[in-house]
Amino acid sequence: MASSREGFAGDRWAEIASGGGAPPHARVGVVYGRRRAGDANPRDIEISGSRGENRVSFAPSKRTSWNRSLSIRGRESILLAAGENFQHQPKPRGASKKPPRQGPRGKKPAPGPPDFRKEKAYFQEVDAFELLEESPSPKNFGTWAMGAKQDYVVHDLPAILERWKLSKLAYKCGSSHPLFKIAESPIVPSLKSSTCNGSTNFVDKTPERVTKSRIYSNITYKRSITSISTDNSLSGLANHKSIVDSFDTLNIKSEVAESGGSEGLEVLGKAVEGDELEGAIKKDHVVPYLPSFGDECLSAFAQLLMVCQQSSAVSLAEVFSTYCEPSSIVKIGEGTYGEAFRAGETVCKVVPIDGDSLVNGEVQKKSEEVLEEVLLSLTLNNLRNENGKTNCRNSCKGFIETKDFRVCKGSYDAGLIGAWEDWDAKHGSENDHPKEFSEEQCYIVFVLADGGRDLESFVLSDYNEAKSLLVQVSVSLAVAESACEFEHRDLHWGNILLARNEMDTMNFTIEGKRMSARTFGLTIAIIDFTLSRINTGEAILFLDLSADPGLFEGPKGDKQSETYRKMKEITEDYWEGSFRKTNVLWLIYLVDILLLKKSFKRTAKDERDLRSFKKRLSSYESAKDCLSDSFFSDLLFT
Ligand SMILES: Nc1ncnc2c1ncn2[C@@H]1O[C@H](COP(=O)(O)OP(=O)(O)OP(=O)(O)O)[C@@H](O)[C@H]1O
Repeated sequence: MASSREGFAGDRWAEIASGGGAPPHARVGVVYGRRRAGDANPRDIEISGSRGENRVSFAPSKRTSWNRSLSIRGRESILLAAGENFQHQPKPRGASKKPPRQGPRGKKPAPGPPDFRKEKAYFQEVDAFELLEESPSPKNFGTWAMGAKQDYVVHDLPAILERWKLSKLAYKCGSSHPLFKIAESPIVPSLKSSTCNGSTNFVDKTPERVTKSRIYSNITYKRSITSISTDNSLSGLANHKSIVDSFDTLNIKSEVAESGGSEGLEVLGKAVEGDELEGAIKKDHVVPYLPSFGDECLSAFAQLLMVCQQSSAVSLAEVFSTYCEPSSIVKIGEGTYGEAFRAGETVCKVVPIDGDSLVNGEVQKKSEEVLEEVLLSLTLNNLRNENGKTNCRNSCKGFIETKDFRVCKGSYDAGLIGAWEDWDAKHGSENDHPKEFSEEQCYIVFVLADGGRDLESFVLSDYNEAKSLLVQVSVSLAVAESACEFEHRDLHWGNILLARNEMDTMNFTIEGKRMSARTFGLTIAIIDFTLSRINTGEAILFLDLSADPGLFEGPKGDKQSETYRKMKEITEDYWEGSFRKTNVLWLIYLVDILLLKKSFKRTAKDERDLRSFKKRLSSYESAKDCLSDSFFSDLLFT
C-alpha cells in the first residue's frame, strides 16, 4: 500500500465506479426503538397461531422484537452454470415476480481438460472422515495456522462446497419435493472457483435470469443427470459407487468403467442425452435408484461435522474449555438465534439447531441452512486475504473473521448458564433461558474474532468516528459486492461491531486497486449473514424473504422496517437476484441512525453534510458507486 496520501479524485474513481444522477427526495420518518417484553407484537401472534401447534415450545416466549426474527425461514441456493457469458441485467420493472423458465441453451460447450484436484480433495476428506469415525480418540483434528495474533483453523472451502453441491444434486435427483432450488441449466465445466481458490475474488456474474425448476417432471429429471455428467468439477464422481450404481440401471456402467476419466464422462453424457435414459425414465425404473444416490450423500449434519473435523458432536463445555476457563466466560450479546459469549480472545456464538422446540419463539435453524451460512462465512473469510496473496483482486477486513465452527450437543453447562444469567440481570434478556435445553439439543458454535461492541451500544466520540464507520462499512460492502455480489440485507445497528485501536488506516483492494481508508482509530466488523445473499461462483446462496411476510410488516416510519420494505420494492420479492442497491439502502439507514439515534460531538455543518450525503446516496446503485461520493474524498486514498 502506498504511504503517500493523495486526495481521491473523482476521475480516479471513474475507473472503478460509475453512478450519479439527481438525488431523489429523502424521506425521514419516526424512529422506532426496540421493544421489550410486554409490548404487543403482532408477529408473536402470527408465530404461535401459524406454527406453534405442532411444535413443543419454551413457553411463554420472551422474544418480542418483531424485527429480530423471521417467522418462516429457509435458506435457499441455486447451483450456477459457470463459464457462461453471465451478463447481469436489471430485472425490468413490472416483470413477473419469478422469471419464466429459460429456453434451450444451445450446444453445451466442449469440456475442458479434466481437473481432478477438487475430487481428490473431496475423497481425501471423506476418507479422513471415515477414518475418524473408526478411531475417534483425538480431540483436535483441525489444521491450525498461526495468524499474527491468534490461531485459526484452515478450512477447505472448495471441498466443503463440492460436498454441498453433490448433496444438492443428489437431493434434486432423489426427491419430488426438493427443499432447494437448483439452476435448470446444465452445469458446465467449472475449472475456476474464484472465491474458493483464493487467487482472485471475482465470480461470474449472476445470469440475467437464473432459471429455476422444481423437479416435478421426468424431463427435468433428465436435465439433472445431464448436469452431473457434464460438470467437470464433478467428473471424478463418475467412479463414485453410488453414481455408478445408478447408471448401472442404464447398462452403461461397464462402458464408463472401461472408458474411464473424461471419455467415460462422454459416454455418460451421450447416454443421458440419448434415448437410453429417456427410455429408462419412460419405463420409470430409474426412479428407485436415484434416491439411493441421494442416500449415500452426506446429510447436512454429517457435512457440518466434517467441516468441524469432528466425528461426533461434543459438549459445549468441551468447546469453551479450548478457549478459556469456564469461570471466565462472559455473555456479550444475543440475537434471535444466537447467544454470544466471550471466551478468551474469541467470541463463541451458540446457535441451537435441528431441534423441534421453538427457541426464542422461532423455529430452530436446520443443518442445511447453517451449512450454507458456513459457506457464506468462509467465502467472506477469503476476502481477508490472510495469506497475503499479491494477486488478490478484492480484499478487506471489514467482515468478522470466522475462526472455526463446532458442532455441539447437550444441555448448557453451569459456566454458560451463569454467564447467561449475569447478562440477563444486567441487560434483561429477550431470549428464553438456556436451562430449558435438553440433553438431545444440538448446536453450531461459530468461533469468531472479537469484533467489539455493536453500534447500538457503542458510544461514538465525534464526527470523525462517525465518518470512519461510514467509510469502512461502505468499503467492505463495495469489496464484497465486487468479489461475490454480496448483499448483507440486514445491516441494522446490532450487526456492526466497533472497537478502538491504534490503527489509523484500513487497507483494502477493490477490483485490483489497492487503497486505504482513514479510520481515526476505529475498526468495524460486519456480522450476521443470516439474510445475506452471495454468489460463490458456483452457487448463489440467499434467503427467500418472500416466505416471511412478517419481516415487512414492521412499524411505519421505523428506519429498519422501512429498509426491509424498500429492499422488497427493489427486489420485487425475487431474492435470488443480484440487487446491489440493497447495500445502499442499508448505508442510508446507517446515516439515519447516526443522525437520529446516536449522539456524538458534531457541528451543524457536520449534520448538514450527513444529510446531503444521505440524499446523494439514494441515487447510487451499489456500495461501490457510493465510494465515489465527495463525502469520502478526504477519507479514501491510494
Ligand atoms: N464476533 C463478535 N464480537 C463481539 N460481539 C459479537 C460477535 N458476534 C456477535 N456478537 C454480539 O452478539 C449479538 C448477536 O449476534 P448476531 O447478530 O450474530 O446473532 P443472531 O442471532 O444471528 O442475530 P439476529 O437476531 O440479528 O439474527 C450482536 O449484536 C453482538 O452484540
